[in-house]
Amino acid sequence: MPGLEVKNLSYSYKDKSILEDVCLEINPGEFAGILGPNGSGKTTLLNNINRWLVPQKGSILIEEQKVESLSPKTLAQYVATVPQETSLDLSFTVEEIVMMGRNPYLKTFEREKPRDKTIIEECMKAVGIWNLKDRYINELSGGEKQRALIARALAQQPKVLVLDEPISHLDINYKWEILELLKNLCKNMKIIVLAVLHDINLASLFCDKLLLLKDGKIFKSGSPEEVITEQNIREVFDVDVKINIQPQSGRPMITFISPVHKDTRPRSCERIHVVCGGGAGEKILQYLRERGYQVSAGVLNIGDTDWKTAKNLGVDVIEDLPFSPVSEEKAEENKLYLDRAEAIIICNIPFGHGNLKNLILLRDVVAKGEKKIFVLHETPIGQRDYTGGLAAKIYSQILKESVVINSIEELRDFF
Ligand SMILES: Nc1ncnc2c1ncn2[C@@H]1O[C@H](COP(=O)(O)OP(=O)(O)OP(=O)(O)O)[C@@H](O)[C@H]1O
Repeated sequence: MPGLEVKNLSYSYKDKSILEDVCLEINPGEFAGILGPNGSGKTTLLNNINRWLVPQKGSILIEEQKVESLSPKTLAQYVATVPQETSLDLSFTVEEIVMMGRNPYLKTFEREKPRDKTIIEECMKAVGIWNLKDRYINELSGGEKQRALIARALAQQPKVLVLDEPISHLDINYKWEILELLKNLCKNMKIIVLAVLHDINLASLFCDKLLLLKDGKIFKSGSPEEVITEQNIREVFDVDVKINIQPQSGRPMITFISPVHKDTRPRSCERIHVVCGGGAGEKILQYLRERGYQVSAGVLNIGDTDWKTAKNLGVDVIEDLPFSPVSEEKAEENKLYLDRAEAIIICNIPFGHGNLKNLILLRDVVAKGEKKIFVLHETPIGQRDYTGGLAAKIYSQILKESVVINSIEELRDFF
């Protein structure tokens, strides 16, 4: 049973639709991060979950209780919020601020009981600010203040803790401390933490689950590995990034390359099949995907450099076992993609007995004379034929019926 469930949530400010059909599930003990560009609806989503906003459609359930059925006091025992901006009364001490978190448990004008004092002491100790209890809030550093606000939210003993950009104003050391703290709170107290984060790398390192929002819709949700891909980041943030895996954590880390320069020229067709391998197709696959073509590639061996690139880019890959020749079954599957494609690009790859079937399939396609075939011919075939001349013979037949291209740059004139 998920601790927090959002079902088909839609929200509009007056007639301006912001969130559309948002669904998500988070389990107790999970740390979930919400990522997305400015204005994509992250804060609006949090504010629907904590009921500061009321959705026009859909429902939010915490431990199977609909939040709209809860009284404000009970709701405050279910969800606690650390907002983006808070004006704190500077005349309060840290202990008094944290004690405010107990209000949902007190009757009007009721004084806090010893149990409330014990709880706030535990919460302040959990976030490491017990030693600051008598200090005034305006005497604290940014990181300490943030901890005090988290302690106040924890004092509500919520099942769900929502935080809107909790680390934005902190230096890297405090950012790390706060995220580590939140992760431990999830683990030790089995609460759900849902935080809007702008730092993709820190979100990747600390979160169990990520929700990537684009234009008010969930573009992708899942583990950091599933969500943080070059293609997803490009499509959502319009920036080119390179992803590397951080060895210590195994989590994906992004390196910024450049903003995406959108090529708005019309496309010459829709579906293209690429015959590649060993990294020779990397730039072509990237270019075609950037231009928005539907791309397939194959047959490729699992683990091949182009196989990895194609997978990352969301290209349809016809794949066979690592280091094994193309099987009959995979050749048949590849044929379907060749039939569907409007154009075929053959990269400047070596041919051996392992991938000879790819070439034989292409010869059959050429014989039909229905497809446009482009051959990127940079190195003479004699230098990349490892089949004793068989591949060169078939290749030369194909070449006669194809558009021959000498560089990737030339390809841009056609696609
Ligand atoms: N009170 C409001 N009335 C009308 N429109 C609003 C209101 N609050 C926010 N919006 C609009 O709703 C959209 C989503 O805003 P929201 O604050 O949820 O985005 P966000 O993803 O949290 O952005 P940021 O990363 O900049 O904080 C934006 O276009 C914003 O201008």
